[in-house]
Amino acid sequence: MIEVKNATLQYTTFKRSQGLKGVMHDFFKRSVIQVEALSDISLTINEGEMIGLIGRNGAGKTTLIKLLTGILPLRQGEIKIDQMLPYQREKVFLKNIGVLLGQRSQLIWDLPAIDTYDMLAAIYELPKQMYNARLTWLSEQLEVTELLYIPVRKLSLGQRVKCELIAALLHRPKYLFLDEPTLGLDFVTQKTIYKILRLENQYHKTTIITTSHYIKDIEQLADKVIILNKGKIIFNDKLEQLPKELTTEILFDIDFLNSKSVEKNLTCAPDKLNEILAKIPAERILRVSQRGMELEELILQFIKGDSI
Ligand SMILES: Nc1ncnc2c1ncn2[C@@H]1O[C@H](COP(=O)(O)OP(=O)(O)OP(=O)(O)O)[C@@H](O)[C@H]1O
Repeated sequence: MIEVKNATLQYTTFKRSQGLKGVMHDFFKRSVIQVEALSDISLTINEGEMIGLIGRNGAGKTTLIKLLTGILPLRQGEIKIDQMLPYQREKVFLKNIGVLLGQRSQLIWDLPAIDTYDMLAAIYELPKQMYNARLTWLSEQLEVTELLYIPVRKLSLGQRVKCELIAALLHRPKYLFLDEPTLGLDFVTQKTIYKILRLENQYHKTTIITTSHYIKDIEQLADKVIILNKGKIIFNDKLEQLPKELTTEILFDIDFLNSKSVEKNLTCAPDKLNEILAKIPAERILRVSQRGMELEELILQFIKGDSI
């Protein structure tokens, strides 16, 4: 179980002054500023849950993942995973977690992925038979069996991410942390990744925590969602539970021609429809259609509602 109680994290950084004079000033006397990336976060994640961690740029998602995986130390509050403190990075803790961070690579760049896997199998003390069976299964599911013997630097982005995922899953971690796992990947590769993660969760009860800006990732990989806004949790539940009063579920799409006869479209809530239609000459309106709000719009509306 993951338990976070009143976690606050501030980064200490320096204010940069502009111009040559500013650079000289900073050289002798730098002004320290504190950036509060997370403030008073509390949450519980049970074993086997699939959690989507979402929020705008700078909301604190990566910081939370770094704290949960022990990459960053926590000075205020408490984080425990199965009663262990992540930053102590005990051997049992490390065996229990798998991490895939979009911008960081676990694989050794100049060597084939198989060499990294052999090394990881030794570090995690995987019995040979289990290692072989697991590697065969994962590489077949992710369709990379042939690629394991090619130096990582020669792989495409999608091929590399799939190999990274094997590195994160090889030791069958209880907790898997994924930061932007499908960034820049094509549709087919995304679907393959969704499939394997769902299988891991289904068969091994793996707890999976995913941060993503792609709503498709959240739909596919999350049963529950945590929305962060400016370092605070503003929602932590199943998506169906988003408060209805903050969201408009019906939207109208208006397709029209502008003065240069270029096709444009606008989207609005029911209460704004008449006002908008009154501003567009009737002959320029091509069509008005009604639809339900997409998940992405719903979340955006929710975040906006909170920040007012
Ligand atoms: N090493 C650092 N030093 C100083 N400030 C930092 C550092 N890392 C992050 N921050 C700041 O902390 C806040 C939260 O950053 P974080 O990377 O956790 O956000 P995020 O939700 O993951 O954003 P994104 O979606 O853009 O990846 C931001 O204001 C960011 O500028």
